[in-house]
Amino acid sequence: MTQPTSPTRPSVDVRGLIDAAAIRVAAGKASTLVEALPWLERFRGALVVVKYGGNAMVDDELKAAFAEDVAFLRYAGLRPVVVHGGGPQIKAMLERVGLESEFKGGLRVTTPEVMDVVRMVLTGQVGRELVGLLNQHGPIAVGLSGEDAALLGARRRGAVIEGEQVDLGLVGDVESVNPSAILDILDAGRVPVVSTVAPDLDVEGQVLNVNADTAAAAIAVALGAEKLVVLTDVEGIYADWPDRGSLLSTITVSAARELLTRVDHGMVPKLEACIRAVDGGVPQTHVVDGRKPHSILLEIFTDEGIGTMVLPDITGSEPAPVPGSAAAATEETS
Ligand SMILES: Nc1ncnc2c1ncn2[C@@H]1O[C@H](COP(=O)(O)OP(=O)(O)O)[C@@H](O)[C@H]1O
Ligand SMILES: CC(=O)N[C@@H](CCC(=O)OP(=O)(O)O)C(=O)O
Repeated sequence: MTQPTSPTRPSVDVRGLIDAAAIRVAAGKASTLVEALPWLERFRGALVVVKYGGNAMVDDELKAAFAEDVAFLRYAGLRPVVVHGGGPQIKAMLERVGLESEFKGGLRVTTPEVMDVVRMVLTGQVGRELVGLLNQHGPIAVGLSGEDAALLGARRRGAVIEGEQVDLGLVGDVESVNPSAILDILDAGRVPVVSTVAPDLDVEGQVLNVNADTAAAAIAVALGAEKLVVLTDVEGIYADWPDRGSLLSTITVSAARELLTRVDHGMVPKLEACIRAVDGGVPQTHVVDGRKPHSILLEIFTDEGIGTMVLPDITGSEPAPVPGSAAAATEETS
């Protein structure tokens, strides 16, 4: 029996058009998944350290997207380790409690009172929030600080500014990493979320404030990570800061050492961290824009990648770069 035709029914086959559009969208999604296939194969089981900087935690949507990316890595069979910062969050809390602190040589001068706030904000606030966001994707995240199971050991450091040695108070440099606590968490199929407060190796009971970039590099080296991804609030490393005309796509570790004299404060510890990680055997390090949603996935699972990759020097005996990466040549994009 033929159905009566509705008088408002258009003569074009809208259903067919919608179906065709839906098929095109689905095909686009499928091709994105297929593009990821060689990378999924390449990085299956790989240990990836992701440093999440406080300046990249700008809004709730971005933080949620970050948690999705890390959960995706975990469910895709990689072994992500999150090391987080929280500079702006520490600043906000210091203002709330009426304490002042200044930066010298890119590091926060840390009095005992400021140290209490740093520890409270990193371990009690930022770390907890990230663990909560990750656990919305299953009971996967476990938070720990450098104090837990003696994960980190640090010694006080100063800074040399214009040739003068400057005292930074309770600021430390990581001297030792005991990765067993992180490995236990990874072996249980979970994601460690590390805040970078570290016990002072010289003064029992004392804790030190450690820059999160440097700590992430030390952790990546100790774990024998395949990648260190540093998420920040800029597109990558510019060769000509502050003009921003020339964003580096890849750079060798030797070129990165040279560039150190030409980057500004915030980027110094990041570049140093990449150099430290590559020198310590981490084959790939990336500085990536954490303000772009899903930047970690774009960096790891797409052919183009984003941000800046710091690589070991090309000696001729190096293994071939990973499939599809821009690693074969050191190049600049304008
Ligand atoms: N050569 C450079 N390329 C990119 N950014 C640079 C460079 N030199 C200095 N910077 C600065 O470094 C900042 C990133 O460091 P920072 O603010 O400490 O971030 P985070 O909180 O993620 O650790 C950028 O926003 C930029 O202002
Ligand atoms: C010694 C030192 O400067 N420590 C940093 C630790 C947090 C950090 O590194 O956070 P970002 O990654 O967000 O910069 C600080 O007190 O701000």
